[in-house]
Amino acid sequence: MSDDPVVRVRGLRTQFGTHVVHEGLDLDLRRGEILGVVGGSGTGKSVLLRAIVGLEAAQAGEIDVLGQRIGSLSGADRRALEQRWGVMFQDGALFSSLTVRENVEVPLNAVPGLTDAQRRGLAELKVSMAGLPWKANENFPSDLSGGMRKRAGLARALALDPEILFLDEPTAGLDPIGATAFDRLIVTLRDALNLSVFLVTHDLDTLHACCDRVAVLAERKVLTTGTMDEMLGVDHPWVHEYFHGPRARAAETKD
Ligand SMILES: Nc1ncnc2c1ncn2[C@@H]1O[C@H](COP(=O)(O)OP(=O)(O)OP(=O)(O)O)[C@@H](O)[C@H]1O
Repeated sequence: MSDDPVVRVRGLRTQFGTHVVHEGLDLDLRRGEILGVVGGSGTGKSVLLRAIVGLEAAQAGEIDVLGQRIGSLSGADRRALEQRWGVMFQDGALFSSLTVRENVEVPLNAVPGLTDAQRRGLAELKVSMAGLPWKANENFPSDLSGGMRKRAGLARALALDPEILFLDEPTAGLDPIGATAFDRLIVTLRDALNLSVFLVTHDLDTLHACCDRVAVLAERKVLTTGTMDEMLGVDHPWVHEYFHGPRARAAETKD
């Protein structure tokens, strides 16, 4: 792991009308790390993710991804950069009229020169890498359980061999066994594919199982970042309650 950040955010301000979500927010995602992004509901975790990948406009500040400034790229440069990350949205954001394989093929359509058979083969590979059975390729999203839909969303996020993976609450709504399996999969994929992972979560078990560092959003900014051990010493009411509360103790003793 190196200290060279693959995502660098400085002085970010986002707002909707008069509602300021972020103000003076700084954040680094280091190459090769899994960074857990936590915070109370509505603190702007998803908006931050969306701003980093250029889906939400920033009112002020700088966002650099893989050394390139988001918001100042030409269309072609922007499309090239977008191919270097994958995003798994909270609800999977799959196309309901397409099969799982066809969903995973969507990002591959941007790759020039691929034959239909190559595109199909690559999509099937990603479906397997996401831990889905072969037959899931031809299922429609509505045929799948919530956990399988999440894996399909992950397969699509992996379609273009990204350097950075953005995951928005990947274990939300999964049963504990499914969530644990998903946590392991994220670590396995990070190790195998040299990914850097920006992981929005409320799940303390996921933080314990996966994350090298944690960034806590509160008061419109990243209040603190550090390892799980470092979080235990942070003297802030929300951070203290989150990392010392009954759920935190239960998650800690599971290891
Ligand atoms: N398109 C939008 N228009 C107006 N307000 C928005 C929009 N998107 C998000 N917000 C507001 O921005 C704030 C941050 O939302 P966001 O979804 O990032 O929170 P979050 O930290 O991810 O919450 P949760 O943990 O509940 O998912 C919320 O108050 C939300 O209502």
